[in-house]
Amino acid sequence: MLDLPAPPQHSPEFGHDALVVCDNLVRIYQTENVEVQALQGLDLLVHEGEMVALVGASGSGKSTLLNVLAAVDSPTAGRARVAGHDLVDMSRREQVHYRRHVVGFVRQQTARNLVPYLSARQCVDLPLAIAGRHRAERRARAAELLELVGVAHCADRRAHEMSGGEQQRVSIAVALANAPRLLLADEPTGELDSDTAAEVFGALRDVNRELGATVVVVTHDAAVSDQVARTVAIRDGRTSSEVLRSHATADTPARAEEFAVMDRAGRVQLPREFRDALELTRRVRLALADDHVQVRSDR
Ligand SMILES: Nc1ncnc2c1ncn2[C@@H]1O[C@H](COP(=O)(O)OP(=O)(O)OP(=O)(O)O)[C@@H](O)[C@H]1O
Repeated sequence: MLDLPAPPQHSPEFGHDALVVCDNLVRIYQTENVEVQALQGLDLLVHEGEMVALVGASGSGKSTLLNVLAAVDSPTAGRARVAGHDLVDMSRREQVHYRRHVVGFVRQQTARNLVPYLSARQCVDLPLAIAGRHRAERRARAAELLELVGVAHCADRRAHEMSGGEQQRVSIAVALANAPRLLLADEPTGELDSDTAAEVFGALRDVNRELGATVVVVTHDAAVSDQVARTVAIRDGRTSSEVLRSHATADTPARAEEFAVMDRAGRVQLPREFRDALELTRRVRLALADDHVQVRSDR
């Protein structure tokens, strides 16, 4: 009998089971001979039903990432996929379909999210009408969504007749009108005081919990990011660390643990305070122990 070699084992594709896949994503802006690398090989996976907060210093690339995921900007290199849609090679027509049906987007500037001369109900109705939904279905959907985010009382008010927090909650309802697979929010509480911010953030958590919507929210607000199960920190256009939190149960207290992110080539960024403490510079010694890897100075 012939002893045939075993067929090669194919490991599943990176992020094959994730809703959002960013693989080595690069976005370079070219302005008057100056090149800005806003995303420098960013990897990120988000699974269906997750709620993820993105944090990072100003200029770290958070908005660029959100714009790529919303298909309002195109990456320079790398791979970006949302719900099976390839965001790198997308025709204009696919982009329009994608923006209408696959993602919802809530912006920081409350005034940019709503049409000023339409009531809240009409604002939610608009994307449904464009999608060709029947009148009765649209009416029911608008009422359901406004109720869910706690602004049913604003149904007949226009933007200037609502508070900033109410406007942002209506904006969430508008973004959810066509049941997108992914809800993106870029600093949705940035213009609000802390109490109102907590209400708007509560609405995002409700839509995540009750509708099962997958939510990616950019925030500067630690009080906001501390409430989600997963916070991803972006530094210099890359994901640098993640905090995972578990809720308290009857037997275990709530926990938050910070992890460094290792990229697919095995690179990990050592925090500056670790490098400074041991004066780690260009070369380090690595050693494999039973259950961990040691990093030591070369001296
Ligand atoms: N359209 C553009 N043209 C040129 N450079 C840009 C453009 N958009 C963003 N950048 C640059 O890319 C980098 C990342 O910007 P980005 O807005 O993504 O950061 P951010 O983390 O969202 O910052 P912030 O928290 O201040 O909104 C910055 O250096 C920014 O100046």
